[in-house]
Amino acid sequence: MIPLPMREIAPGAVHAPGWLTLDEQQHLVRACREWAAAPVPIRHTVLPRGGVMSVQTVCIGWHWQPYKYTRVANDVNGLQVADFPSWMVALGRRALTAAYGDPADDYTPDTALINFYDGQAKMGMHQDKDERSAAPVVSLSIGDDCLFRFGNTETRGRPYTDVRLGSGDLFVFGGPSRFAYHGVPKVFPGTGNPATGLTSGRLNITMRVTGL
Ligand SMILES: O=C(O)CCC(=O)C(=O)O
Ligand SMILES: [Fe+2]
Repeated sequence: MIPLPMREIAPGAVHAPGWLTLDEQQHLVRACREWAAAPVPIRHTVLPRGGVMSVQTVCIGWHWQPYKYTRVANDVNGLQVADFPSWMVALGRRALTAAYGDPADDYTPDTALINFYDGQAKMGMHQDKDERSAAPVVSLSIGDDCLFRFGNTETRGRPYTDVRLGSGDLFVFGGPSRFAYHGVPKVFPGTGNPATGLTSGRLNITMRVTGL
């Protein structure tokens, strides 16, 4: 398949369709399966007011819980999450270079949220703002397509742009878009390629710099 060209969705927000090779997707699926099992199992995050996220999440490097990062998952099983591997740092740097066209040797993500969406899961409009760093977020998607809504830094509502994210797609948001609201209103079940190793659902990995 010939990938679509890269597109700037907003200043500092770049969508690169089909950026990951099938091999890289397979490797990431295998790694995420291991992280989902141990040391901290993937789980539906419970929000402070009792709500439960439809997405399942596991973290590496630092553990995210609403609305902070901790070294140990004291809201799950009390264990320290898996290390952030150096190959992921390298992948994050390559992603940034691809998106912005500049060398990114000073980009050192130290956490990633790994989200699994079943066919019904969604994520409401939110900002990624628990990091104490304005370094870009690198987002990688594998499996089923989704509707990704990328908005503005002021409100959850319009203006926003709806983008269909497919397997292997890269989405980077930094600069003036770093704190833009975004969400996933819908997953399209059955649209993924089982050759990735993911036979159903959608995997999303967001690398970030915690600044901690
Ligand atoms: O699943 C996605 O594409 C976005 C995930 C996200 O926004 C997050 O984990 O903060
Ligand atoms: Fe987010």
